[in-house]
Amino acid sequence: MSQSPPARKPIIEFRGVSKSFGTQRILDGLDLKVHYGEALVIVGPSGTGKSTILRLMCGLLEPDSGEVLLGGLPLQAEQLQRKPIQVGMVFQQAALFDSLTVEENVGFLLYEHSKLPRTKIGELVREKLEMVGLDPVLARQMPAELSGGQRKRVSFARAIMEDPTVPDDETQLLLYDEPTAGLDPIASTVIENLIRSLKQRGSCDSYVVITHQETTIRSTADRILLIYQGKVRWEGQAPEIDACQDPYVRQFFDGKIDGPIQ
Ligand SMILES: Nc1ncnc2c1ncn2[C@@H]1O[C@H](COP(=O)(O)OP(=O)(O)OP(=O)(O)O)[C@@H](O)[C@H]1O
Repeated sequence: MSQSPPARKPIIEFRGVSKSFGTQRILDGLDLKVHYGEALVIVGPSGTGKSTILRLMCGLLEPDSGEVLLGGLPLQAEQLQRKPIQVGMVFQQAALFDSLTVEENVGFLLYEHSKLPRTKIGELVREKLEMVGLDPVLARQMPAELSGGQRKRVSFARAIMEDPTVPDDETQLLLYDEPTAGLDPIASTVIENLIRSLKQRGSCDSYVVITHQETTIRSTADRILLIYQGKVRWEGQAPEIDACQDPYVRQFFDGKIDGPIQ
């Protein structure tokens, strides 16, 4: 009898992760998994530690206790091995360098760290700009000349830049911190579609989104985690939200003041 193949490790996993800032415990023994191919959306009230989770996922922060595993290996060991799983981050504010052109921003890491000729980097930048729906002529512009939505897309292009001369330098996990915050409903829909399409077209295997916007939650999530006071309080899928009687879900999605979230 043939055996089924071993289950693939999650692309990223938190095991009992705790994180405090000063005396404030933000994450309290948090367990979570993101599977290959999965789109996870993390929601929860302001200040509950969602951005902290993303910063732990990309190695910008280290847990006080517990483990962050990338592809089954501790994040630190992964980094030592040149991080076979590439993690791209799209920050809440597009976080572009104002004094650099769009091209220099998108190609920043390749200009700094690769031996690729500038013309080749320019070509790659234009390719990525097209992938995020921007006209490649914008490459020569400065960030200040772009709209908020365009700047956001430039930051997407930067997150999916890869060095074709480095084996396995492919972004596998994309992290989005409030990608539609401050955008009008139409611009939000464009960004939500882009998040989905980048995954469908193979620019990442999996992604994690943090958002407060209900349209973004409903349109980008395969699975949703509701976090409060450092722990997962509910886990489910978007079609379950409306009929769900979980008190955290009802309070959060109905915007009620009374309930377990204080
Ligand atoms: N580097 C830091 N130093 C001190 N406190 C911090 C730091 N980073 C985050 N905090 C605190 O940790 C808590 C959680 O912050 P975090 O940004 O992760 O929350 P969030 O859920 O993403 O909030 P929001 O939805 O408002 O963006 C907040 O009280 C914040 O002030």
